[in-house]
Amino acid sequence: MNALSVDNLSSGYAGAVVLREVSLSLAPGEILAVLGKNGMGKSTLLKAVMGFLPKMTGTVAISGSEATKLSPHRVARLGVGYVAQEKALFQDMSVEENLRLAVRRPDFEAALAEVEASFPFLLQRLKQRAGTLSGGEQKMLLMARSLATGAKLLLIDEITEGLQPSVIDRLAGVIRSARDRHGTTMLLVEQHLPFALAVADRWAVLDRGEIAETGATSEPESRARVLKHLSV
Ligand SMILES: Nc1ncnc2c1ncn2[C@@H]1O[C@H](COP(=O)(O)OP(=O)(O)OP(=O)(O)O)[C@@H](O)[C@H]1O
Repeated sequence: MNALSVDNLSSGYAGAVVLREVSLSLAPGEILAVLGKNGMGKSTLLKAVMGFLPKMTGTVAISGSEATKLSPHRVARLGVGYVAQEKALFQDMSVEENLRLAVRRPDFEAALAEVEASFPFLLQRLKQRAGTLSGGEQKMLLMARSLATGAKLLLIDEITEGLQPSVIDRLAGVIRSARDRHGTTMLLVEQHLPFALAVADRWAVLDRGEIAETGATSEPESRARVLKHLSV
C-alpha cells in the first residue's frame, strides 16, 4: 500500500486553478523531490495534500486512508508532518518548548535523541528563545522537530532555502539517515537541484501546475532532464 497516493488532483486559490490533475504516489520510505520554476505550483501541491486548500477534483489517500476532504489537523493525525516556513516556530518560546509542543509522544527523551542525531548543537540551546536563533538555525530546528515527532510522512517545502552549503550537505545526510532508520516517507519541494538529486529516490517536475516529467535520481541523465525544465 502506498504511503501517499494523489490522483488527478486539481486545486488552487479562490477561483484560480493552480494544480491541474496531478497524480503521484510514494511507496513507504520513498523520497520524491518535486522541482520546477518559480510559481509552478510546488508549494500549492503540499498545501493541498495537507488540507490547507480545497481540492477541486481528485483524491488524496494516506497509507490507504481517504484524506481528500480532511482538515490539516486530521491529516496530521494520520502521521503527516508539514515542514514549511509559514508553519514555523513559536518565536517567543524556547527551543525546548517548541519541541515539547510538537512532540506529543510521552517519551520526550526519545525525541531529544532524535534531535541529537540530526542537529546536536540544538541540545545546547534548549533554553534559548526560538526567535533569537539565526535563520539557518531556525530551519535546522524546524527539521529536527519534524523528525522528532515520529511522523510517517513528511511534506517538506524548500528546507534548504537560505542555508549555507555545509548545512545543506549535513541536512541531506540527516534526511537519508532518518529515512533509513525509521522508514519515513518524504515529499519534498526543492529549488536546490544537487540536494534534491542527492536525497531523493525519484523526481518530478511541475510545469504550470502539471507534472511535466518524472525520473529516478539514479539515472545519470536526470540532472540534464530536470535542467531542461528549469531554464528560463
Ligand atoms: N494565497 C494565494 N492566493 C492566490 N494565488 C496564490 C496564492 N499562493 C500562491 N498563489 C499562486 O499560485 C501559483 C503557484 O504558487 P506556488 O507557491 O505553489 O509556486 P511554487 O512552485 O512553490 O513557486 P516558488 O518556487 O516560487 O516557491 C503562483 O502563480 C502564485 O502566485
